[in-house]
Amino acid sequence: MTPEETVWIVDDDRSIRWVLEKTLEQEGIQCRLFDSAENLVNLIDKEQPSAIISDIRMPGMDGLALLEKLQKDHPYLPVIIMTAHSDLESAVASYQGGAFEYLPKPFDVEEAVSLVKRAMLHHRNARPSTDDMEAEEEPQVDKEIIGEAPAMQEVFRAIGRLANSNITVLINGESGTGKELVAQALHTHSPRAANPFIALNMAAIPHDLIESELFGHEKGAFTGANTQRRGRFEQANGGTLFLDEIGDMPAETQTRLLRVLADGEFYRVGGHTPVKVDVRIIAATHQNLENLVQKGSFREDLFHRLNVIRIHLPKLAERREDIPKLARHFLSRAAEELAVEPKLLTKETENYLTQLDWPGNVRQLENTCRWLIVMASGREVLVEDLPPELLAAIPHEQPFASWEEALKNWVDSTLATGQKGILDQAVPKFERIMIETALAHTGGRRRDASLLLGWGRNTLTRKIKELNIDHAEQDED
Ligand SMILES: Nc1ncnc2c1ncn2[C@@H]1O[C@H](COP(=O)(O)OP(=O)(O)OP(=O)(O)O)[C@@H](O)[C@H]1O
Repeated sequence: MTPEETVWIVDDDRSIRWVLEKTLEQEGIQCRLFDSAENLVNLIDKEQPSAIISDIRMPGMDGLALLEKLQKDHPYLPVIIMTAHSDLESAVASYQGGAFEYLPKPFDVEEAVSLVKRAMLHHRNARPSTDDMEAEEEPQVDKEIIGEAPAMQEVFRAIGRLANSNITVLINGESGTGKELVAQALHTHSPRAANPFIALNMAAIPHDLIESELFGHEKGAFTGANTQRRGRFEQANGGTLFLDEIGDMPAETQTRLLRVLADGEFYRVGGHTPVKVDVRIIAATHQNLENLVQKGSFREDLFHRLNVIRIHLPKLAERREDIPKLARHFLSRAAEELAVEPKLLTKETENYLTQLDWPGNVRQLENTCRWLIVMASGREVLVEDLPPELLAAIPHEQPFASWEEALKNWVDSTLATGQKGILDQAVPKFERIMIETALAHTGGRRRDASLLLGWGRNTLTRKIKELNIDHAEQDED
């Protein structure tokens, strides 16, 4: 727990406040007590706790009304609602209102502590945002990274080597390859693990809001800034700030970021007092930052500051051998989340999935598995059960793919199945296609076909025999 992390407790019953406070403080969790929801609301725009425990029935504003307000203004703040044991209706209402959990009274103190810890962890891993702009995903909590392909083993080695370090890291990789997951793993294995991991995606925020999002703002700094707000840098103090799609950061923000990295302090938008922070930066991009530097859209000095250690995440199509394991993992997780029967892929389906191109990388595979859990009817998933867009994307038949690309795909997927000596398979196939097509062009005349191919007539005859090509000699006079 970090010193800044506090849990707020609101209950009109003094003894409940007291018992919760004592129990949580024994666990090193700081508490702040409120005897009414109104008092809590008065403070929440100025300061933020890591979690709130609120009684449901209180004079004045009750727990559900408080929950509704918090859901609107601070959607990432976990709220635990205390209800009377027998009151199923209010338990349901609190879930429907977006409560993180509900705690039936009288409660077991151990249960209360474990709930609060879970809520705090959730809050730390969530992507807090007042305006909910990039809230498209569930927060990630200690997710396993799957990867047996050599390129992923390299990534794991890098995470291992960097454990216990605070060094800046730049992660490169296409969208959906797991950049955020790796950033999180770097954080979890760093000395900062107990402090916040805060993620911010530059591409998801309108440019004119990026500065206040990063650095916070003072009350009245601009229209709509009704209260002072801490930015992501402050939220990440002591921990890690993950800046996704850093290539999309506007020029003036790049300049400010560079200054923070150099000085360790910054000003809130509209502020005059410097704020000191200790934040580790992990940046990520799908773009080639060197190119952006050359084009002049990314500052070279910032690039060098970020590019201390670089980790490259391969596209899913470059590590096809991981596809079956990833698919099994996502299928079982989706089934668990939805509390339904798990599903299995047939060997044929697994092979089919392994051959696809996956332009959306691991995220696309994950979404496909969720879709299958909901939509596929049997316990076994057949090729025909796959979503129509995947069935349409039959590998190697993309109209615009060159044959070299198609060949590359074939090499990739054949190697992924562990085969060796693959030239022995490929060369005869190649020669067969050349010969059959040339013969088709010459109406079957071998002499002309040998000219088209650039072989002597005898060589062509020998090859036709060797390759067992079904071709009768034509009368060539
Ligand atoms: N190797 C992996 N093992 C298990 N899950 C993975 C792996 N890689 C990615 N995922 C999952 O795929 C999804 C996308 O990953 P993530 O958000 O980390 O990608 P990203 O590269 O940061 O994408 P973007 O650049 O679009 O934000 C997440 O749900 C993540 O948990």
